[in-house]
Amino acid sequence: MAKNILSDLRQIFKSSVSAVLPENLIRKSICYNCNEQQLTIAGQHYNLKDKNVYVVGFGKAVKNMAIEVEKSLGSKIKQGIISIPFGSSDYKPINDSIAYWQGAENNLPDSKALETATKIKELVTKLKHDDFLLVLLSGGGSALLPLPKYPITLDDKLNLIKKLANSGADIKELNTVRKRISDLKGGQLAILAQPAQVLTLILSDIVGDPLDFIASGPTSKNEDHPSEALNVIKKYKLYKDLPKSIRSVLEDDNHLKMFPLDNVQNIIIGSNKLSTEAATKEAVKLNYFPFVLSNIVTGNVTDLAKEYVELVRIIIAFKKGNINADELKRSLNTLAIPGFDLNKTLYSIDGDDIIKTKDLCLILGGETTVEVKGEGKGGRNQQLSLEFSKVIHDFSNQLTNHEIYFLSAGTDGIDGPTDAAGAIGYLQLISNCLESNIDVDNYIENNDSYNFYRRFQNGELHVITGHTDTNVMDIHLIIIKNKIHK
Ligand SMILES: Nc1ncnc2c1ncn2[C@@H]1O[C@H](COP(=O)(O)OP(=O)(O)OP(=O)(O)O)[C@@H](O)[C@H]1O
Ligand SMILES: O=C(O)[C@H](O)CO
Repeated sequence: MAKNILSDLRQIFKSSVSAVLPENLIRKSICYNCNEQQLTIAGQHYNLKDKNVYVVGFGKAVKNMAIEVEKSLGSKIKQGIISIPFGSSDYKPINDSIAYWQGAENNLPDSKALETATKIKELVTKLKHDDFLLVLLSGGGSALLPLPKYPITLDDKLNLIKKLANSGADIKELNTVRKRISDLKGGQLAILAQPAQVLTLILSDIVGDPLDFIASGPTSKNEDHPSEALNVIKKYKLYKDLPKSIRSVLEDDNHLKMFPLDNVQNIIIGSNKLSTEAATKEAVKLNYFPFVLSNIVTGNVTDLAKEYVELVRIIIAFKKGNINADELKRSLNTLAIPGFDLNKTLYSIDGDDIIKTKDLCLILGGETTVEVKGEGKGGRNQQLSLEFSKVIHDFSNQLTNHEIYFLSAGTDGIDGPTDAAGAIGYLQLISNCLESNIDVDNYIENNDSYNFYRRFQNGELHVITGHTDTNVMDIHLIIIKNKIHK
């Protein structure tokens, strides 16, 4: 294994996370003038004179967003409630106006998060005309704001969402259902906060940054058709086993309320794009030529692993002179990677030559899905790195003279219900396993990627960062390095 490439990959990933640290994003986007009591965000001014300011927040990144807001607005904040992941690092509040509550262990809603969601509901429900509600949102917000609609219990809801996720439902499908069975999601928090003015600052962790889906859009108008949630449940064949409580809520179409569009504003302050931009800069520092190929990668990890390997094969065929520039472009166009855009980059620079001569770092961002069929422990990033290694192994003899490494990791530092952010795969991983009699197929089929990476080479390929306190989806890095012959 090339230790220098492993450390380069970790460093590039680290820089992509640092760029989206919430405290930096808040510092960059808000400005409060105490004398005038004027808040400026994204060029808009909010007069807070004669207003009481309340802050609520939920998500993996909101702790440091809230701390920064506290530093900026100080005693102007009358009260705040922030719902943060279990295991978040300790923090001593600047003053006592904001309370931080931990919950949702392993990113699953629990009674602690439910208690906090109840407190948030009570707070926003009492707001009046001269109140100003600042909402801080980030990925993981759905699990940290669980308040199932009566008579649904938390267990009913948890079971359904788990089954949907394990059947391969993507985040938009999950949140389509969450919005309908919750008391605060799907715009209902903003509705309950009326007549107060509502301003929401968002760190996006969904491809394309759709306001009404991030953390299940508690302050965005729910534009879904009323039957959409049931359609998702039927698509994954879960309707038959649906508890009566959920059925009764979903089949009741008496839930639609007017959304106070004029009194609510949602602003995105950070997203995956900032992360891939930072990865680009770091890759350059480390002497790679970077190409950002997409910020909207989605799809099943098994299919994506094949597309990524095909991408590598095409590039290496070109590097070796087996295909010409036209064939390169034509072949790249056949790849099914959402948002994939190498051709555009190639036309704008002297790309052909660069591809031939430089060590490349291909950078992608997004969020994949796994159809979990096994009983093992893992996450989509660890599974993807392992599956990439398996697929690329079959082409080893075509890819000689190059070092190929692949890192996939979640910017939140937590991949599925594990304590790893992700993992690294590489061209010879499977050969090395065969030499050591390790049955990789078994780990892949049992969705046990976490245990594979924990045991293999003493965990050297595991990417473990702990909670990063931010979340802008996942980063995928492919390194193609020309081998130096001694
Ligand atoms: N054993 C496993 N192997 C592979 N993937 C798994 C396994 N167990 C769960 N998953 C996948 O992990 C995903 C959940 O991951 P995670 O907890 O990181 O959620 P998330 O989507 O990042 O949450 P959020 O968007 O709230 O941050 C699900 O898509 C699920 O399919
Ligand atoms: O919390 C959630 O719903 C997901 O992280 C997507 O925003």
